[in-house]
Amino acid sequence: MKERIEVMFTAEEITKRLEEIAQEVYEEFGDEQVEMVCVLKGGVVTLVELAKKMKMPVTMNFMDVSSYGDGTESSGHIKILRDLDEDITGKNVLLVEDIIDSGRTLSKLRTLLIQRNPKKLKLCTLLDKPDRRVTEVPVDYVGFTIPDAFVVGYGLDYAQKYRNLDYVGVVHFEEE
Ligand SMILES: O=P(O)(O)OC[C@H]1O[C@H](OP(=O)(O)OP(=O)(O)O)[C@H](O)[C@@H]1O
Ligand SMILES: Nc1nc2[nH]cnc2c(=O)[nH]1
Repeated sequence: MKERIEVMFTAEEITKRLEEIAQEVYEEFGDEQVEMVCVLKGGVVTLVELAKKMKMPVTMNFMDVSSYGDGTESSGHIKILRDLDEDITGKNVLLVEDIIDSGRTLSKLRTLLIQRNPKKLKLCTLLDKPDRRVTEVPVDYVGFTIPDAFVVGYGLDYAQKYRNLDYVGVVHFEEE
């Protein structure tokens, strides 16, 4: 099987949307420092590209989680593989994801980070697939709402490939 990628959002469209989100984040936090937290690995590209557009001082921190599941769907439990190396108590935190699917990962992370008493916690995702939602989670900044298709690029992978694409596309599997 060969993979063909059909463009869903171009690099230019994503850049423009992230500029708009950076402006919305500025309207929320003003010149106060924001701790940007990324969920590895998929969130890395969005975090870096959004960080470059932010007008206030920002820091970057990284978490890695895995969900216990059957390999195709995330379960209700997450295991922290890598935790933040800074205390977020009293800080402005912006949690950045590449995609929300069932909502389980972000919902669990939100609960976990709220327990650490940040001053404010806001959630951002590049892509949202609301049709797949199992657990509701309030997301503050959504890049694009998409239908239930398997997408890659801009941090999102298929078998660990395509994270480096500067666009988002749908994967089609074709006979060679
Ligand atoms: O809403 P959910 O159903 O919980 O799914 C969303 C999660 O799945 C993806 O991560 P993945 O586990 O594929 O890891 P990766 O970012 O390292 O590719 C994505 O980056 C989110 O973290
Ligand atoms: N790469 C990738 N990971 C996902 N995790 C949940 N949905 C998706 C998707 O469409 N693409």
